[in-house]
Amino acid sequence: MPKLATASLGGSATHRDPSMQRHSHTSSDPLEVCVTEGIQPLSWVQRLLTRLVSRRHSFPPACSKMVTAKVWVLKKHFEGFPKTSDFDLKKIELPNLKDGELLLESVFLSVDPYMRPYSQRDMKEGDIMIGTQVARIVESNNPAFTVGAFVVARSGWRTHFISDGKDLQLLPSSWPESLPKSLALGTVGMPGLTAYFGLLEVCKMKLGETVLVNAAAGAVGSVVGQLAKIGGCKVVGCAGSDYKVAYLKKIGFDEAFNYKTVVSLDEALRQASPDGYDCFFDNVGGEFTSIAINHMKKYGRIAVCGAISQYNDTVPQKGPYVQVPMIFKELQMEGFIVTRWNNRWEEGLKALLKWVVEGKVKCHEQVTEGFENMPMAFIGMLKGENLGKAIVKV
Ligand SMILES: NC(=O)C1=CN([C@@H]2O[C@H](COP(=O)(O)OP(=O)(O)OC[C@H]3O[C@@H](n4cnc5c(N)ncnc54)[C@H](OP(=O)(O)O)[C@@H]3O)[C@@H](O)[C@H]2O)C=CC1
Ligand SMILES: CCCCCCC/C=C/C=O
Repeated sequence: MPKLATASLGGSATHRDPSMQRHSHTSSDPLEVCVTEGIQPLSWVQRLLTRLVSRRHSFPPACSKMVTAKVWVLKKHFEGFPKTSDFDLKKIELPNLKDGELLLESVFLSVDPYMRPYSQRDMKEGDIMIGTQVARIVESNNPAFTVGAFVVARSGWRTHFISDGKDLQLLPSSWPESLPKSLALGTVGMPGLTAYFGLLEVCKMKLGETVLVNAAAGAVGSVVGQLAKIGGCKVVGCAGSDYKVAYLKKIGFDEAFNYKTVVSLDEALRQASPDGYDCFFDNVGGEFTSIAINHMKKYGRIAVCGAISQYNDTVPQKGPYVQVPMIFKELQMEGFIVTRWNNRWEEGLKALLKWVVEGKVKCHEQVTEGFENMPMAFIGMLKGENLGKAIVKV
């Protein structure tokens, strides 16, 4: 049977970084063994058996019974940094299933930075918080979906929900049994795809180049660095604690530093790559970008992926004043949203899954236990308490 080299996700916490001990726990010490490596896919015989067994239990569907879902709503629009009092936990009674519908229960939910700016832009007070989850099908009146199967859904912060199946993505059939399904929200999900398309299509990274990435120990950044290494680049990353910096070195970054403790960011960037940077994958924006842009090489490319340093600002930051370096270094700077490549997600997920299975891309997750702790996990992630992908396990 395929076997994870690491303790399985969901074990007890063994953090060295005290700032991370408050609410989260992870599988094991990431500096020791928290990598996912050497996983072999199930054989076709095993897969066939699994499908036959689960089908036997799925039709006819079990009798419907009333299900009460817990949901988190945005009680009050965030002002500055989100607070737990901005959220409300509510209960909703779900109706019986109609023909073609499914009942799902969330198993893992994602907390992501985009929820902060998107809530401001797209939500009104009283709406259920936006977000994605890995969910298990518990009842099905839809022959295309088998009870027991796992899907990625975009149903917001809910424990249970009903779907007609149109908005659900089944996990790839080649997903190894031993691989945590939560990775479908991280390295083998939207954040991994952001790294993949941002590097390939926006940075247009080439063999031998030097790549800079900030928020490097997070969900997107940790994949950016590892993909750039696979692509034959030199990789420089920065993150907000020494613990995270040690992790970056562990997973193959050539240079890494703690942007919070360096005396001069300018000097740290120069030291890490005296010749400058061909590609800059920017997750942070603001002052960091203003400084980093001066370290770009001629014809460098900047992928503007995120601006987390600005999401909680009540007063807009000044700058960055990018025109002069952009002109004289003839830089390209391009913002992007990962959904631009919606029609290529299958390609990206296949590549990411393969690298994870082969052990070429290592994953770490910061797992918070309990649906009740969603707001805390979200706020913790914005504060930088996560190493790798921030996940909530229901
Ligand atoms: N364009 C797109 O399609 C997408 C964009 N994104 C963006 O990518 C970025 C990373 O997302 P994701 O990987 O999911 O999140 P992460 O897992 O990286 O978590 C967020 C991290 O941001 C860092 N951070 C928080 N505040 C600041 C700050 N003021 N200055 C510098 N760093 C800060 C913290 O790490 P540290 O300890 O290092 O400070 C924190 O851990 C975000 O900006 C997000 O909005 C994500 C997905 C899609
Ligand atoms: C699967 C949901 C797609 C969400 C797209 C998120 C884009 C992020 C932008 C900035 O963080």
